Amino acid sequence: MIVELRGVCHGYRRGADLVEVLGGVDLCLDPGDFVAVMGASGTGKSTLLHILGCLLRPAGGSYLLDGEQLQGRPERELAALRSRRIAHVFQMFYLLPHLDVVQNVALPFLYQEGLSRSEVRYRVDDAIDRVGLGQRRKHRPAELSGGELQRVAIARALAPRPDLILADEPTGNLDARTGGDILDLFQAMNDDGHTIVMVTHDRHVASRAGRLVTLRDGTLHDG
Ligand SMILES: Nc1ncnc2c1ncn2[C@@H]1O[C@H](COP(=O)(O)OP(=O)(O)OP(=O)(O)O)[C@@H](O)[C@H]1O
Repeated sequence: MIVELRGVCHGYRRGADLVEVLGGVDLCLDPGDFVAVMGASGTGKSTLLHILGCLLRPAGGSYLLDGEQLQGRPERELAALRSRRIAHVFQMFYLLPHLDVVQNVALPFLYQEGLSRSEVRYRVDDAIDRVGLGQRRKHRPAELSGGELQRVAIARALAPRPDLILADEPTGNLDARTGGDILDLFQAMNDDGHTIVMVTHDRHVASRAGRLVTLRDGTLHDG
């Protein structure tokens, strides 16, 4: 199993109160799974994704990533794990405006040690080709369309060859046709064996995943 969440709980302070958002989430993912997470606004989908991405430590429960217990691990180790094994794709792309496509896609390698420059260059070029942006290598974000920006963000996610890709509304800012092209890319990544968790509000988008789970009342339900 690549991901094993057991009884994961989390809440936030609101004034004097602690408001529980996740109240015992269980989720098991095998390598190569493609799961869509749905749920009403405010049910905790982003919170769950942040926990899966090791950006947030859950208040309770356990998280095993590829059999490794993450609870109690120092921040330094979590950061290393995150950069090596997990990639994020967001609705807002989060590209750096002064860098070109190649430089944006190469960003994750700033935090990774042990790869030669030629290996990094090969992985960056390969990821850019895979998302179909071979002709846009020297363009900056302001010179690209919304769909192209999301392709750059996906190439940046793919380049380090992560085990787990986490996507938060990756088609939320795109028109239906461009969103469809981006979903085709997710499909292709999944066919290549990447494990994907994708949060979406759109049932049609969710139908592209192999499995659908819904967050309701703090826990996950199949379907
Ligand atoms: N850092 C925070 N501090 C306090 N409350 C928070 C924080 N982050 C999220 N919340 C609250 O926790 C609840 C769940 O938020 P979360 O963003 O995980 O939900 P969501 O399902 O992703 O929502 P949406 O679909 O609207 O993006 C919300 O009520 C939100 O206001």
